[in-house]
Amino acid sequence: MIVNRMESSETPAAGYVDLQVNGYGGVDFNGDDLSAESLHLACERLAADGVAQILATIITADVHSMSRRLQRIATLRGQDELAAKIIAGFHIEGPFINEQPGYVGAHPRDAVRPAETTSMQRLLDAAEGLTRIVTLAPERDPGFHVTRMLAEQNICVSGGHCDPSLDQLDAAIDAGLAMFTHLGNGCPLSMHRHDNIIQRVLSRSSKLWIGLIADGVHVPWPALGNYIRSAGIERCFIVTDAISAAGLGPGRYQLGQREVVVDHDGATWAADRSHLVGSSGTMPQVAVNLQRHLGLPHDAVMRLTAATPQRILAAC
Ligand SMILES: CC(=O)N[C@@H]1[C@@H](O)[C@H](O)[C@@H](COP(=O)(O)O)O[C@@H]1O
Repeated sequence: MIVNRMESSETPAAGYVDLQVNGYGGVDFNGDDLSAESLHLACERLAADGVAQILATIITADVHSMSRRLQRIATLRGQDELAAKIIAGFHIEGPFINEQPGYVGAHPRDAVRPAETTSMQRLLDAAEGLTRIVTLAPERDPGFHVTRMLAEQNICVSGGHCDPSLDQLDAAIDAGLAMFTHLGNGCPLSMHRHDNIIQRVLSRSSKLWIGLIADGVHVPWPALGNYIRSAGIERCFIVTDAISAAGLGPGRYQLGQREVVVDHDGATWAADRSHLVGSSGTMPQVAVNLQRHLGLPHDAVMRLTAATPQRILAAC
């Protein structure tokens, strides 16, 4: 069961750092009509929840729409002191991901495409130098050209929504891959019992930062605990992957063009209930859940939700 209210967890002194936030407090960062007021409101709510910094996350759409959304947030951020403080930059998730069912997850399949540097540069330009993480599928980045291009600019390249072989994963790491996005999600419900993306990534955890969604819905608690233990807590960090529903109750919300249904337990379903779409959780709820369900001590929770993501931000 998810904690939907703030309980006893102490907010870290320097604040939570959330590297994957698609929206918050009723505001959708992937919407086309984002206003200065709504961006400010989302940042106020994040600050009220003890979040010091986020990466605003723009997910797969056609490159033109993604660019417009990045540009809009970059412009509004530049005009708003609080937004400039809270939004440390962007996490661009897609469109260069694996289009196969399961791996594509909640992303619109028709907008997914192989990685190429021209479109990547267009997105980076729209983001006005604020891109800090790009999630892509290594096996959809021919010659790892985009991975190298990003790594050379000190932008963190993260595998996600992908199924590289171990050889491809190793080659991508050599080219600059440094992270993996929401391990355990963005992959099919059924996979080979030994040779699968989760096992491959865990076997390379000494070389990758590993992001995890800790809402109790995306990854069941026993599996989440196993992933953290296997990778080593020092390699892991927690994201909310929050959408506009974050911090609000059950109901119907938007993520870009799509409708998301939020249940009473906080689970965020696509309208047809075929898959999850982001999370309605907040960092304070995550912190309580990690203590309650995984029995993690306060300092371990702070490491996962504040210190490690802060360290990653400082490096990219
Ligand atoms: C904003 C958003 O959509 N975030 C991801 C999504 O990309 C992924 O597809 C989904 C389901 O993953 P799963 O069905 O593989 O568990 O997890 C998260 O909700």
